Amino acid sequence: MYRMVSIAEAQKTVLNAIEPLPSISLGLSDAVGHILGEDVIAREPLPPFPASIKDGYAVVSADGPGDYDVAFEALAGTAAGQLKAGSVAYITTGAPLPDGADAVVQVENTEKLPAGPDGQQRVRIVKPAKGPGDDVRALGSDIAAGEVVLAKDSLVGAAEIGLLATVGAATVQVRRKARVAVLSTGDELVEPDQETLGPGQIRDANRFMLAAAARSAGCDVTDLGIARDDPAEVEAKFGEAIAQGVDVLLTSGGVSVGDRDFIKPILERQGTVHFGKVCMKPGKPLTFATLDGAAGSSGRGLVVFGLPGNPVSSIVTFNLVVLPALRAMAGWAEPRLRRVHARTQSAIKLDPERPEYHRASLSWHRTGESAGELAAASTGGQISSRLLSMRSANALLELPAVQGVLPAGSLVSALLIDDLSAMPVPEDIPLVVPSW
Ligand SMILES: Nc1nc2c(c(=O)[nH]1)N[C@H]1C(S)=C(S)[C@@H](COP(=O)(O)OP(=O)(O)OC[C@H]3O[C@@H](n4cnc5c(N)ncnc54)[C@H](O)[C@@H]3O)O[C@H]1N2
Ligand code: MOO
Repeated sequence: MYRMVSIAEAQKTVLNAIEPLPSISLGLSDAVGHILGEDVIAREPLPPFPASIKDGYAVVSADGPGDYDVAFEALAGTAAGQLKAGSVAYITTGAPLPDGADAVVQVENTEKLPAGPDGQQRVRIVKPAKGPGDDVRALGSDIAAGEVVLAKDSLVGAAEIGLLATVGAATVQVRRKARVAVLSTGDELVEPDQETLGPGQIRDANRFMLAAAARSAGCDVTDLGIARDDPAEVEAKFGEAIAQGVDVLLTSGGVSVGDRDFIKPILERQGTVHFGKVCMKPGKPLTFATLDGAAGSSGRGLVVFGLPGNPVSSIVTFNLVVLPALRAMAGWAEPRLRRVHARTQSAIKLDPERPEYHRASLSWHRTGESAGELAAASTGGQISSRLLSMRSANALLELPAVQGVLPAGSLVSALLIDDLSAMPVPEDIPLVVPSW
């Protein structure tokens, strides 16, 4: 009954159907992982005063080498004093340069002299300042007043939090992230803490996996538990999701063509099913619907992804379709997975009918003196029930629907599903010391 759409069409349909969520005001510590809803502008210059780069002596650079009285101490966190030519001031890193001084001589370039009879501290400037500005951070040299330190639509990470704090943006406008509910469906499912499995039972993996994946994308997750293969129970769970005002509902299981697969018919009754079959392996029965009448707290209706029950199918479709949707809702300008190229380490049998997303572990591989390239190690058997094929996978190889075997050593495109900073280290990559 459903037309089989391509993965590209499925992704486009989803991204066309959703809108970025509105901006909210968050305390700066909570903004990490969010997209900024406004430009953040520095009100003052940084440093807000000419500041010493070194521990040493503030000097009038024209005075040059020689023995000097230490007139006073200029410490970080105090107001700038007034220095007269012919004397110096002891200064600490970050302290305001005294008025009248124009440079700093680091302590290593000086010699402490015995104090005078009146207790006056004295110092010998052995190696003088090269000129005005030496070892001084000029006012506004790190950040100018009025400078845009963070642009609207940029992603906030730890360094950006530091910048927000620096410019005194204690609260900031950011895009809200989707609130997600997860629901597993199936009579066979029991909770993970069930020690002994009864006849026909398996433990629910998808709900926990999908909740973790949504949380990793920074979403708040509501756990709707397990619904039996009973339309009334499934509908009641949908009602719960709507009542809780979530933006996105992720179901798993019950989207295939069996007469106990209730998800699609319920979605048809309650809203619009945009597609119910995608030409991809795994994940063919992936279903996408919007329930327009079901206004959540955002008043935007509910977006529903009916993910296939096979665990690998559910997590692969999450990565390929749901994650870009969550990112787009969170305001990402380019929400799709990042593509790289990698060379296969072993021969891979292709599926003649559906493009396959072969789970692989990418690592860096060098050949001889060359710069090297990403190598893709298959995670083994790819049947969509075998969740071990996702273990330690950091990429999905995009394999074409062709009859035959792809030989080892083929260059393929791969979509990143994990952070390459944690990729395996199969060989020691030496430090490169550039020479020219
Ligand atoms: N006649 C056909 N049958 C099937 C087709 C088809 O085209 N024609 N497609 C197959 C494909 S491809 C997939 S993928 C599955 C998807 O089926 P459902 O989404 O309806 O999922 P279920 O039948 O409920 O379950 C499939 C499989 O996964 C296990 N499962 C389900 N939920 C969980 C969970 N939360 N945690 C762990 N494991 C789960 C379930 O026990 C089944 O083994 O349909 C094929 N059939
Ligand atoms: O879509 Mo299914 O995931 O091929 O087993």
